[in-house]
Amino acid sequence: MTLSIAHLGPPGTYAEQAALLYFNWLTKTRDQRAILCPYPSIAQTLRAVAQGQAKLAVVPVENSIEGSVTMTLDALWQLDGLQVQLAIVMPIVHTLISCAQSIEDIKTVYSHPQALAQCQGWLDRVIPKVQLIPKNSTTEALLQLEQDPTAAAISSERAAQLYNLPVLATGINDYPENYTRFWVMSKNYIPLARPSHLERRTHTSLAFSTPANVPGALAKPLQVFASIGINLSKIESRPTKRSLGEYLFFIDLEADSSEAQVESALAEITTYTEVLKSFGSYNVLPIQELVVGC
Ligand SMILES: O=C(O)C(=O)C[C@]1(C(=O)O)C=C[C@@H](O)C=C1
Repeated sequence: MTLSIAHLGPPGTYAEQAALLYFNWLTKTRDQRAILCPYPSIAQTLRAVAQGQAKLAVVPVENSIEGSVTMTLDALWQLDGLQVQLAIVMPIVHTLISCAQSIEDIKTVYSHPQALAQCQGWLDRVIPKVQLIPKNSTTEALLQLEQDPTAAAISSERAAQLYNLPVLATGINDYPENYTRFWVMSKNYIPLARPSHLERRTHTSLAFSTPANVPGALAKPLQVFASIGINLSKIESRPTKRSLGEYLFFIDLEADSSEAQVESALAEITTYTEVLKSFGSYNVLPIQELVVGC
């Protein structure tokens, strides 16, 4: 069976790069045939897996400079049954791509909001007057650049090569240590999808809403994990979109949900939550480990 891997397109995105490295790892270490399927948005990428059009999706979930990729969190809250198979951490080096003769000629800069935000200091310093235009991905505007020499896009060096476009500046992210964590997600358990030498899964991700906006609504479920010594590696709130000031919470636990104590903690927090979604347990790997594994 060929595994279809959905990712954010058009070709050249960072998500495609992460998906490609994962694809190489699957084909080389698992002898598993796979194909990459680009989708126009992160929400559509995840929906493709939820609706069975693709078996796996590789989606960005968090960046070291800009924090959570909110499109991913919001789509995950709306969809049912998606499980994280693996988390991959990949370095991100942004470049400014344009057909302009010089940086001073640029009037508009297109990119994914995450990429624009990761470079906001550089943009303010070097081309403060440009108009920033958010796009669904870092590569969505690349085909427009040849027609408009006053336009630029923030994307990767790899994308510039793929589209045969000039790079005017490189390493423009505000902090050189720029990493994005991607989740490899599926609807059903796919045994081949994760490295088998890692015995224990190190992280579990959950999202929940609380029954009422009252004192302790968040503290009570968190206390369940604290009381058995489980560390929280991340907490993020997102608006429920039902009413102003009402939130749902995404948390990452340093724990494996198949361990009895964790399993009972997860059962216990259902008494303090309104809707609880578990995205399962998984390992977090730097991208080099997938490349070395080939
Ligand atoms: O637009 C892309 O190239 C993406 O893969 C999306 C995305 C993101 O949403 O975080 C991925 C990595 C970088 O952090 C910037 C953009």
